[in-house]
Parts: sequence; structure tokens; C-alpha cells
Amino acid sequence: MWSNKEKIWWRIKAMFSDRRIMIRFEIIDENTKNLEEIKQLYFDAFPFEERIPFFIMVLVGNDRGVEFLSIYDDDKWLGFIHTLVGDELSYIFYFAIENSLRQSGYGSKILREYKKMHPRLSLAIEPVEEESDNFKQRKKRLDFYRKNGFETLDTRVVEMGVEFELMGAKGMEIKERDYRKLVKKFFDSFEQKKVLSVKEMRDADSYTIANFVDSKELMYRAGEAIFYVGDWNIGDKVLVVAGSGNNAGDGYVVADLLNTEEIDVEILLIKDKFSEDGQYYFNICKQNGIKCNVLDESMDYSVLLEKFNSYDYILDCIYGTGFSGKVKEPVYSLIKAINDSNASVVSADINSGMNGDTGESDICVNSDITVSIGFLKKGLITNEASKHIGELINMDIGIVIEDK
Ligand SMILES: NC(=O)C1=CN([C@@H]2O[C@H](COP(=O)(O)OP(=O)(O)OC[C@H]3O[C@@H](n4cnc5c(N)ncnc54)[C@H](O)[C@@H]3O)[C@@H](O)[C@H]2O)[C@@H](O)CC1
Ligand SMILES: [K+]
Repeated sequence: MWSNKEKIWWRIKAMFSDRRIMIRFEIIDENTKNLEEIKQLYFDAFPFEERIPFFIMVLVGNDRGVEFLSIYDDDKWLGFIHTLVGDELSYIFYFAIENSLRQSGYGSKILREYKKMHPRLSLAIEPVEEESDNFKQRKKRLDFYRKNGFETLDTRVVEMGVEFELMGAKGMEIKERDYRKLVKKFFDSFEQKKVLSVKEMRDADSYTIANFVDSKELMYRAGEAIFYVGDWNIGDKVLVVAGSGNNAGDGYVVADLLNTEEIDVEILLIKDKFSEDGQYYFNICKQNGIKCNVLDESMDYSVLLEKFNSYDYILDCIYGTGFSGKVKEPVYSLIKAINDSNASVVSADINSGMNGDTGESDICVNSDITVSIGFLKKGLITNEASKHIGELINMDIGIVIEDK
């Protein structure tokens, strides 16, 4: 005989299993109410080396062949899916289910519904290799997708330096070329090929801040973009060398992101002076315990060189587009020491000391990578500039040029 308590329990269970699950998808954009929750899940579900900046997910979302959707069961939020949609195939880039709902059977139900919208659906998993640290997790994922009608295609691909194995809906043939085309189109869409003068860039920044994006959010995006492009990893030591303008502000955002991912980071301030937004992010770095020193002006070139040699990466945030005129001491010796050091150098927006319109300089930081923010600056693409830049990457952060 069932006890009363058990009877009630069975009735509740029956009610739930009877209830039809109504999976629905909603477009994610900057007005989505629980954007912060979605971002948090994205950060929890994917390690930093597999993530693209979140603002790009939102910015490119549902445009340029991308679908970025929030998933609901009726009104209950379940997670999100981010897919590159092409003619030959659709490719799930990110798929995450809210932490408390994992193992609840929702994953299979969502995929079933989603496949109705995209029959030629593909995805990638970490290859199941016994020697990997997360072997069990990899195997579980493979089993999950197999159970849901996907099969492995014996094709290994590398995304952001991480190796994956492609899977496709059963019976579907995927040409590696189609996959590559789709992914390339997506990554190319972050880049802006337009070239602006420093004044045009500043005008576009001001127009964007006045009409579309708060200045602190824009600075955060710049930092996230630089953090994403740099190939630092856990175990590396990074020094952020900061001036006193907004270029330094971008650097404090990077410092905080590095610190969050447990990458060893310190800040060297040229002066204890900040722009308003720079101060905001500097305070966050301080609150989070990031080590910070102000340049001791008695340190000469050789002391600085020895110091810089003890870092794997230097993030150059001394001057950005606000620089004009000539580099004076003590920054002159400091830049010389950066250039002579063994550290890899990432320049934020533009190599410090370089004229943004002409690419000319008396002295400027020589970078391994320069991450130009928003649009390329005229000076960056000159022959003169190319002598000082290893690789030049421009990142779209949603800056809008005013139509005149
Ligand atoms: N709100 C914005 O406009 C955004 C700006 N961003 C970043 O901000 C940078 C521009 O920032 P700012 O305009 O604040 O300027 P910078 O950060 O480029 O720095 C200029 C600072 O250096 C000083 N300076 C200029 N020439 C000098 C010289 N010859 N010797 C010594 N000091 C000199 C200036 O007085 C100023 O304090 C961009 O390159 C970009 O990295 C990004 O955060 C995106 C948004
Ligand atoms: K810089």
C-alpha cells in the first residue's frame, strides 16, 4: 500500500511528466532583460581560451549569418545557443544550459526542437582521448550528442588554438571546406577594414558615446577585445604599463580580466594620474588586489630592462590616439627598455609614441601584436608603422561613424 505522502508525490510527478514542455527561442540583443545572467552562464560554461568577447556575441548576434538565442520552457529560462548559419550547414558555436538544469533532460529536448529549425546542424566536441584531463566529461558529451542523433565525422579542426572534432546530424555529409568558410566569415566579421584619421576616430568615439554606448561600456569592450587577442595563458607573467589617459583605461580592463582568469598580472603606472573612466577601472583593479607600482623615476634604462625581462608579456598602454608631439624622459628610456626586453609586447590601440595619422615616431614601442580598437588608424597601415608592428589586428567594438 502507498502511504498518503507517497500518493501525493506520485501525483506531482505525474503532473510534471504530463505537462507538455514548450521549448521556445528568443533573439538575444542588447535589450534582452537577463543579459547579465546569460553572460555569467557563458563565462561559467566556457574557459577563457574558448570564448570570444561577449559584446561581440551580442553585437554580431542575429546578423551577419549568426543566430544568438535565449532558450525557454514556457517562461522558465534554460540557457542559450549561438549558431553560425550557412547555406550548406549550420554550426553550433556555443550551447549552454543553466547550471541547476543540467542532467534534467532539457538538453535533448532543446536539440530536438532546434534541429527542426536547422536540419543540417553540426557542432564540435573536444576529441575523446584517454590521456586528457577531462576524459570523463569529453566522453559524456560525445555520448550525449550521439544519443541525440549526431555522429563524429573524423575531422579535426582548430578553433582559437584548441583542437575539436566535428559532429554532424546523422546521415549528413559535411564538407570541411563549408565549415571553414562559415567560421572564417564569422571571425572576419569582427574586423573592420575601414581606416580613419585620429580626428575621425575621436569624433566617432564621441558620437557613439553620446548616442549609443556608455563610455565605460565602450572601454570595457576595448579591454575585452585586447584580452581576447593576446595569447597569454595561466603561468605567464604580464605587466601592464599604463599612461594617464583612456588608453591606460583599456589596460586596466585587461588587467582585471587577466586577474579573473588567474593569470599573474601587475600594473606599472607612469604617473599616479587617470582619466575619469580609467580611474573607474583602476579602482576595480585595486579592489581585486592587483599589484600596482608607480614608476620610480630614478630607475634608469638598465634597471628597467632587467625588470621588463622578468615578464612574459608587456601590455603597452602608455599612449593611444591622444598622443602628440615627442616622447620625453622618463618614458623615452622606458620605451627603449621595453623594445630591448625579451617580453612579448601587445600594444593597445596603437604603439605608444607613434603618430596615429602618419605612423611616424622618434621612438615608439615595437609590438608583437597591435590591437587597434574600433577602426584602423591611418598611421597604422603606413610602411613606417609596419617596421614597428609584428601583427596588426583591428577589433570592431560597435563604434558608429556619424552619417553627415
Ligand atoms: N572614449 C573613447 O574615446 C575611447 C577611447 N579608447 C582608448 O583611449 C585612447 C585615447 O585616449 P585619450 O584620448 O585619453 O588619450 P591617451 O590615452 O592616448 O593618452 C594621452 C595622454 O597622454 C598625454 N600626452 C599626449 N602627448 C604626450 C606627450 N608627447 N608626452 C607626454 N604626454 C602626452 C595626454 O595629455 C593624455 O593625458 C584610444 O587610443 C583608445 O585606446 C577606448 O577605450 C575606446 C573608447
Ligand atoms: K598604446
